[in-house]
Amino acid sequence: MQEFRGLGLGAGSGGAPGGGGNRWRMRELAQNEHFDWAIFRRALRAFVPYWPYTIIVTVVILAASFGGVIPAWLTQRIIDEGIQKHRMSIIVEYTLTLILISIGTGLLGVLQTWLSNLIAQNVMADYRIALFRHLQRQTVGFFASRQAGDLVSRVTNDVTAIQSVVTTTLVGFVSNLLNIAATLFLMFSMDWRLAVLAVIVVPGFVIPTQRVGKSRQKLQGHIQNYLSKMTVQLSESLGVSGALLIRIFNRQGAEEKEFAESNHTLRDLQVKQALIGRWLFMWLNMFSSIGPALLWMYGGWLVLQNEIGLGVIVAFTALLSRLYGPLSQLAQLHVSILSSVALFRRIFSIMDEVPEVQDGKESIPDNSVEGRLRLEKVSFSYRSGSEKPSEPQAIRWALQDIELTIEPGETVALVGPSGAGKTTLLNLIPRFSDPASGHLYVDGMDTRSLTLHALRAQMGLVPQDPFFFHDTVASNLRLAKESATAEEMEAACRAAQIHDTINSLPEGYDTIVGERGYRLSGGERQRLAIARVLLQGPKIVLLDEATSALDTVIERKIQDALAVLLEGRTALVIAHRLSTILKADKIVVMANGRIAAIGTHAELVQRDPLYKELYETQFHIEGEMQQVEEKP
Ligand SMILES: Nc1ncnc2c1ncn2[C@@H]1O[C@H](COP(=O)(O)OP(=O)(O)OP(=O)(O)O)[C@@H](O)[C@H]1O
Repeated sequence: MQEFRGLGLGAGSGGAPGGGGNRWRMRELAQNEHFDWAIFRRALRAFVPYWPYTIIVTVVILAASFGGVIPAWLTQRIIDEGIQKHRMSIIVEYTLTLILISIGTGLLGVLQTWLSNLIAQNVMADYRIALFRHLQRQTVGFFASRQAGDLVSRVTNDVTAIQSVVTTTLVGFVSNLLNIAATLFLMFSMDWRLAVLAVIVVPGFVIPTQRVGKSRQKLQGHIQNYLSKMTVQLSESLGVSGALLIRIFNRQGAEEKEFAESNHTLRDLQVKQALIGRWLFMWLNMFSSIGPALLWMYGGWLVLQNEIGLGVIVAFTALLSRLYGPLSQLAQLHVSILSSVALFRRIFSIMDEVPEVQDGKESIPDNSVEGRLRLEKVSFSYRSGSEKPSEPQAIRWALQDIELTIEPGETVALVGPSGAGKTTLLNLIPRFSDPASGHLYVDGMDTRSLTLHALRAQMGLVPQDPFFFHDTVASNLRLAKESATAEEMEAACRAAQIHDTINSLPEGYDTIVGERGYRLSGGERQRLAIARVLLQGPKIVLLDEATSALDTVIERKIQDALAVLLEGRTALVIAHRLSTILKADKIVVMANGRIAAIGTHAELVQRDPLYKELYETQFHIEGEMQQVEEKP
């Protein structure tokens, strides 16, 4: 019964959201997917560059379809012209042709598989590259509001399923249609009465196949959901941060249980899916014997009447399977088209996300900025779906009416209570987000007019918890400057007080630092991040100081590294250390998204109660502790 192959719908994605209302927040897949011509057309566009292959594959399918029915015709000739008439030469001639034809169709089959895979793999690679490129243009906020695993699943699982779209849907459609045409042509040209009889039983195949196809699609949707859910769980729980969280809260058991539950559901769904197919096969097996039986009965009578030869019946029974198989597959084609539509809908929903921050047109000539920063009436809000622009009172401003100028070479310390908007302000400078209103200027140029590449090339960022790729120390440093020589890297690391530590690592600069630079301590990570920015050599430095208390030796090393980093550069520092605010040219006190005061430490302690309070509760104590530690 292999003619009924192709009942698998591939990994199309229709179906209901999976269960489990915990942190997964499952993506709704199209359970009641309707045919969307626009999406289908857009999906087909991806195949346009490969039209020469498409034409060749169509010709190959055409040849294979007609080649596929010839053996039945030859069989009829062998029986009726050769065996019945005792002509050995005919038998030999047709038998040899039969062998050649089957070799030929076999070769065409290989060619067809090669071409259709070539098309599918090309389209898949194009989609993966386009998706990845598109994702690279999204803002940091985009990733903050999505599950990384879900995105990974779209770029991998969903795109991989395109393979089945090509083989099942497109190639399947063409080859089934041509197979049916070729078979019907031969049937009707051999004997129209038997051909009509063969067609009469078609609904017995088509209707149940169609029904089962729908159920399989639904199940496939569920399966796709659970696969996506598993990808999310795996990527979250196998990352260092997730692994830490799970362990500290003793959630291993719960995680294992959740993983096991998804797996068990997946197992059940897949068994169910396989069984649905089996029931159908059973029915088709039963039904497939009815067609030949009718043929033998009526055909036998025609033979006895000397109206047809015995070979015609034999040829017809061979042709039956070439008719019913493709017909069943065509009958459920709409299901695989709908699955493909659901799949492409998921892919396109990501492609259609317009990056919040767009590239400007102007570009800064290399290293030409002096580093003057100006923020003019800058307001910013993290938009949430519930907040409508028509209800301004509903908007929660993270920043409001920020006016700030930082002269080249100046260090400005940002201080303020938690949630005051310091990080938000810092993130606006390299345009990780754009303000809702107001303008940011670098050397008098609106940052929105500059290309993101040019703007960010002038800025170095040292975050509170620096990230390092799972790669060598050297490769992580070269992110800042691809062409950096060993000497340059060493000089930057010496200045950042981290060279000796790197040298003591098993393979020095070639040591792999794990995900999030995990083999390094917090202080070392900060210094390595400082070295990275030193290597980059930007005019503007954005720094989110670590909050953790460090011992005096490490603290001194960091202060020394920072002194080199900030020297001669414009710096905006979210300050958590007394030494930093004391060294700053001016201190900006933030509260509730606004600038509450600006001044030097001495001025602010005198006149600003909020700063005084911050100083007394955070910085002053730290200063005292340091003094105590430093006493011999
Ligand atoms: N991605 C986000 N989506 C929605 N709101 C956010 C987001 N990030 C920050 N906020 C909110 O914006 C406000 C300012 O946050 P921000 O992180 O800038 O404060 P902060 O001064 O840096 O605080 P901290 O010192 O604790 O880091 C807070 O009310 C915070 O809850």
